[in-house]
Amino acid sequence: MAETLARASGATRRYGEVVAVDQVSVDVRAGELVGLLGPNGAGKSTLINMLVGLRRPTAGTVELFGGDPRSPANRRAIGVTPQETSLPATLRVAECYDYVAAHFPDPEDRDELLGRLGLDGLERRQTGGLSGGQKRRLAVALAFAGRPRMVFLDEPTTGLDVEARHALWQSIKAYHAGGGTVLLTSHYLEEVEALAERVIVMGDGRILTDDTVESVRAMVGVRRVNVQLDEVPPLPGLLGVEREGARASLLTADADQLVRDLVATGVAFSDLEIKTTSLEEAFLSITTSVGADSAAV
Ligand SMILES: Nc1ncnc2c1ncn2[C@@H]1O[C@H](COP(=O)(O)OP(=O)(O)OP(=O)(O)O)[C@@H](O)[C@H]1O
Repeated sequence: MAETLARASGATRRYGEVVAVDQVSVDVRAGELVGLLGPNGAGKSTLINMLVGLRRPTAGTVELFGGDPRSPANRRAIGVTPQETSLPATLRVAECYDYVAAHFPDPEDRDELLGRLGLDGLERRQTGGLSGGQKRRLAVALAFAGRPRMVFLDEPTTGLDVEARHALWQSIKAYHAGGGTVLLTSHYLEEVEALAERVIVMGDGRILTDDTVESVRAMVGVRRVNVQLDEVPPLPGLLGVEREGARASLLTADADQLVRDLVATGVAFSDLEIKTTSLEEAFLSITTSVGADSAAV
């Protein structure tokens, strides 16, 4: 089995009363491309910050390449794009890149990397004069500058338009195809689907699920079947019901089957409408179904 590059074992991180990460255990192995998905405040950034040595766990342990994430030798072999970066506004793009690259023994070719991220032609531009999306792409380029064994990308595509987002996906894929290991966070299932093989879903500081993209898609692909009816009959695929006056919102992973089952019960209904749910709603249903499963045992 491939070597474990990053590991959290029962890692907990508290900020005062807030438990940002709650006893999380996870391994990322060499060559994996892992998506870390979860709503705001789930603990994704805190987990990454512990794995890259920026924060210490309050309890439990974290390891990078089998050692301390804070050791310079280990940190030199990773690349990180934090959620928020501030680039020195008066440095030019090329200077900024060279400054970072100078810290590594065998940096990537500047023109090649900037070109891959669509930043060619901007080498002489001061970073303060870049657009938000260009700054974000430069921040990602800097993570790759030292030819890292592993990169940690915290919401790398925030603020990018569709074209820039796809270009960035391509460069992440190319890095992975060349043997690189990636842990990236996102709010978008679509993004994780486009890139990752394995998805870790976090909620409330815990890992809700750690599985293949297909299984997570099936789990969070929750639909909302809105319908007007008096009483909701028992239906096999029903994950939850929300009522607003005469209208009911039925949550399910298989809307087609739910509608067939609803018709089969003979219950009178009207105004049928099927909607996709937001990731937040889908997470809620995972959390509730996880809770319900354990309650049933
Ligand atoms: N430095 C800090 N001081 C106090 N609380 C913090 C700090 N950093 C994070 N938290 C809290 O810890 C929890 C987890 O935050 P974290 O940023 O890790 O979540 P996240 O999943 O990355 O969220 P987002 O998707 O919004 O970036 C939140 O409740 C947040 O308010």
